[in-house]
Amino acid sequence: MRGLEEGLGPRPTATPCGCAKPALETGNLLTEPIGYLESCFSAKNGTPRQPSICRHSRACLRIRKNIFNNPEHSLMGLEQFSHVWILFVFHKNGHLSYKAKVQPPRLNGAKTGVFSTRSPHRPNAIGLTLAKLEKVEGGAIYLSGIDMIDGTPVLDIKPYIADYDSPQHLMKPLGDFNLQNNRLKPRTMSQSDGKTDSCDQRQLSGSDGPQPSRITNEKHRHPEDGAPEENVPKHSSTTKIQQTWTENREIAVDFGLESRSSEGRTVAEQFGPPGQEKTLLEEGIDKRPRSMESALILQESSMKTQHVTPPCPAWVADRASHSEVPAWVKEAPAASLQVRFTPHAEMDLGQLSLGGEPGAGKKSFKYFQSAEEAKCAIQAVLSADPRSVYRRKFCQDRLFYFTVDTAHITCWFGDGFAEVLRIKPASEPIQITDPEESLVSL
Ligand SMILES: C[S@@+](CC[C@H](N)C(=O)[O-])C[C@H]1O[C@@H](n2cnc3c(N)ncnc32)[C@H](O)[C@@H]1O
Repeated sequence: MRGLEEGLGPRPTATPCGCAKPALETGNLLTEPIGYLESCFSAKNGTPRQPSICRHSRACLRIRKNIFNNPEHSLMGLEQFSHVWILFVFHKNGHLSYKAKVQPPRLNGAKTGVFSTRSPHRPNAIGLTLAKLEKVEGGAIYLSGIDMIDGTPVLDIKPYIADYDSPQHLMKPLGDFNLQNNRLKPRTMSQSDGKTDSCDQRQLSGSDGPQPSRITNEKHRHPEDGAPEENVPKHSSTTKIQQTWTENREIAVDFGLESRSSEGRTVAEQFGPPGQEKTLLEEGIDKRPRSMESALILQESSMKTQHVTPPCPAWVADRASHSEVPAWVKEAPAASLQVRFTPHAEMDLGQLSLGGEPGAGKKSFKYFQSAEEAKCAIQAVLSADPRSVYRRKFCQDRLFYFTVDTAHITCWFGDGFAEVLRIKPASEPIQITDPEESLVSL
């Protein structure tokens, strides 16, 4: 992507023997968008942070003719799938910048590694969205439940196949695994300070993180939209990834792990070779049959301390998808907001859906099918609190603007709620390109 920004194509890379490796071999891929998304969101401001937030958010993607002479051929059979993965470029990131740690909104200012988030600011500015496939028509697909803005360059479409794309085995923590000596450790105390480790400290970078404490059955949430961190602290705090060495290697193969190696060992082996499981069983630590999972916690810590499992769960099982996520993803402090509309806003919406003033003959919505749908979408966007952490903290008394479909919305945020004040045709107000410009003092 950097090559693209700088206008340099992928270059052959010299190998030790002096010969040039082709671009694909080195991972230098010159991408060409298969199409540019037409989306109901015209700017980043107010665009949902994840596709699941707003099911009425709609988009259309037309496959470009310079990719395939007959774009419709490339979409043949796709209509049989209900959902598709969309790979795209965060083309409105501004200049390409990324940091190792970011501050996702759900962490309210705390930091975590960029690869544990869905931040748009990453080394290769590539986004991944699971969207509902509404229909395929000729060389175009129609989507809903999207989180991409209008004009987004799309790199690829892949069908969503639950059997491949959703983990089938519930990952259960059995105990801590100390990578230094390959042994299970009892869940008691941190050897570094002799105190019981708390789950929040274990989870978050820095000590200013929130205090996740309970497991909820809330709708799945995402570590979304992390802004790059300001300062990179020298010591990274502990991050543990709970993974399981499941019944056999097939799963690792399914996930493409078997063939990748690191320092002579495949990733699958690093997760825990079967021999290791046997050792654990022999030690009587896990009495379960060999076919059941044993757990491995991968530790990342620049401090030479041993970390242990906290008394409260720092990961939570997502029962629907049989996977686990850190607690902060589900229980982060950003609560969902109540959304209300002033009578004036309700009236605006009614008028907009009719195409403006009676007799004005203006076009109403392009993507929404009714005023009710538009209202649902506005509610969904606002209840997830689309403000950045900075705005939430320091610009509470400001109006917030965003555009969805043909509606330009003006609202404000109070304690635990968002109120829609006005809804006007998007063509009327001044077009806001810089999100900061959308902040106006009340
Ligand atoms: C947090 S990202 C998540 C995107 C995707 N679901 C993922 O996980 O990679 C979604 C946010 O990216 C921003 N965004 C969407 N399309 C964009 C684009 N083309 N360029 C830059 N930012 C974009 C919007 O602010 C949106 O709220």
